[in-house]
Amino acid sequence: MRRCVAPLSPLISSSSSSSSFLRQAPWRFNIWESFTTVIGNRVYDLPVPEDNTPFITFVLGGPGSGKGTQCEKIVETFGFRHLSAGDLLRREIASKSKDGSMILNIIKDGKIVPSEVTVKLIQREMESSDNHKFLIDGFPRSEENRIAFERIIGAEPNIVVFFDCPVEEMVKRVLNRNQGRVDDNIDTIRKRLKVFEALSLPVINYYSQKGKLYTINAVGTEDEIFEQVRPIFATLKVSK
Ligand SMILES: Nc1ncnc2c1ncn2[C@@H]1O[C@H](COP(=O)(O)OP(=O)(O)OP(=O)(O)O)[C@@H](O)[C@H]1O
Ligand SMILES: Nc1ccn([C@H]2C[C@H](O)[C@@H](COP(=O)(O)O)O2)c(=O)n1
Ligand SMILES: [Mg+2]
Repeated sequence: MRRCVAPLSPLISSSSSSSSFLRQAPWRFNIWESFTTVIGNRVYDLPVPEDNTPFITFVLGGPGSGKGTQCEKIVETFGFRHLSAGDLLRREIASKSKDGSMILNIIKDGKIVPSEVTVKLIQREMESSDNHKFLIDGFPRSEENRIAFERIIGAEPNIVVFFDCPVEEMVKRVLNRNQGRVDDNIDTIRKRLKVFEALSLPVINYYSQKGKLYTINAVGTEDEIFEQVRPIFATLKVSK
């Protein structure tokens, strides 16, 4: 049976409706030895890595869905290394590297930076980390990102966590964020939402069909949302 993520278009073009747009079924992991646990009323098979190979979690969701906020909590509670693709790109801009002005223009325009640039930044962080448990936040944003990661890093994520948030809530959060980001304005947000629908939802569908996706209802307080996230990581047997 195919599991698909419904498009956002009615939500992007009008400001009136909200949605929870992922339908899903229990997951299966084929690569790792697995054990069974229950989250909510569903039975999940969770991966159990047998050695210190990297444990990669992709953290996905629309702009302002709360990825960064929840990643901080996962880091505090479960000791992962948090790599935000957006933060790595903003660091390149701030350091005035050769790609800095190209990255700035793309981010201002709500588009996606060439995959090779972003993957190389992630690769550098992964290779210099002594922590092998990674939360890769805001990546992959497109099929091109995903394929470039597989090609350059030579790995796939063990699990993918998707923060499913209504458009109105995402817009409200971004406009209230107050961190001086060049993309936190209504024009850029509209563009980012279109990019999310056109390029990122297919990636989320891809991982849903591969049985790697955990969908979190991203509406509620930060603590309420973390109570949905916690059991995913609490049941993983990953060495520190
Ligand atoms: N559950 C929540 N309820 C209300 N506000 C929240 C919640 N979670 C996060 N926020 C706030 O919403 C804003 C966006 O959150 P955050 O930066 O974590 O989102 P994000 O998914 O990382 O967004 P982006 O993709 O733009 O980086 C922040 O100001 C954050 O404090
Ligand atoms: N894989 C990625 C991640 C981010 N970007 C660019 C475009 C985004 O709008 C911007 C901010 O990212 P965020 O902090 O919201 O995760 O960074 C990209 O091009 N590719
Ligand atoms: Mg973020």
